[in-house]
Amino acid sequence: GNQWGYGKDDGPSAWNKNYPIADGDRQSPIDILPHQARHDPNLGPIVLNYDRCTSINIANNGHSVVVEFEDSDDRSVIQGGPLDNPYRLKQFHFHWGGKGCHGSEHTVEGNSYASELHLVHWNAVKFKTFGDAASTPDGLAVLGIFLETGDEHRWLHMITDALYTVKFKGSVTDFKGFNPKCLLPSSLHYWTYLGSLTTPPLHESVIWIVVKEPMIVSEKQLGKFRTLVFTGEEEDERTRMENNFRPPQLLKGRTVRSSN
Ligand SMILES: CCN[C@H]1CN(CCOCC)S(=O)(=O)c2sc(S(N)(=O)=O)cc21
Ligand SMILES: [Zn+2]
Repeated sequence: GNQWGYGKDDGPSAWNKNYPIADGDRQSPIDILPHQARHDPNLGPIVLNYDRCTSINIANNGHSVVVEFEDSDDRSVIQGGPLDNPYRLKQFHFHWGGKGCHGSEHTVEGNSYASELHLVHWNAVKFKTFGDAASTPDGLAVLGIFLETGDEHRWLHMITDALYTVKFKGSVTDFKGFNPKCLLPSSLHYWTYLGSLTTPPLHESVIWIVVKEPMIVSEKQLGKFRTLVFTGEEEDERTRMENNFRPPQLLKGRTVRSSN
């Protein structure tokens, strides 16, 4: 397919060549201004039912590290908040910066976090396939969690200890029995707005739910993500996987709502 990346020539500023929707009216990520977000008392809490979730594998897709889930039934869903239906967990992945730099996609009052976790869910009530949901407005709900550096995260080692097995683009290894609920911060207060995928094909299909409280991870844990490479094992250059984030896009009149 169309080659895109995060480099000088194939990065976010060049994506609109092959994906003109990059200049669309509901693109993501955005800079969130908490004081301009509309507090909406009708926005209930986000409810995660991940107790019977089934992770399958962990993979390097040449853009990020992704953990995929079994999504043939409603065993792991997110609901409530701005969502009219339960949305099924499909995968989660991360975006991060270079050493000492910031790498989140959403920013808050212009401030970036070190990294951002995306838990991708799709509306299996309204759509037959994930692909259909991913290319239709509000077919996806992505839960975004900021990562901030500080103390070691007690459970993140389960991911970082597996990263050496997926160093190269195209590598996939078994990754069973991981429940991402262990990654979530204590409070799930959030901002929500209508946006898009933050990578090509940039479909404007996402209901974004960005959690206010970051998860705390150590610099050492974050450094392990930077041992991945964008390139395949057979390629001679080794391009360190880092700075795989899209910068904030124009709000274009959208409203950001805030749970309490
Ligand atoms: C590298 C491609 N990333 C894509 C892959 N998918 C979309 C296309 O799938 C069609 C079958 S996705 O829906 O899993 C998805 S969610 C996000 S993000 N960063 O906005 O949470 C990016 C992507
Ligand atoms: Zn993402």
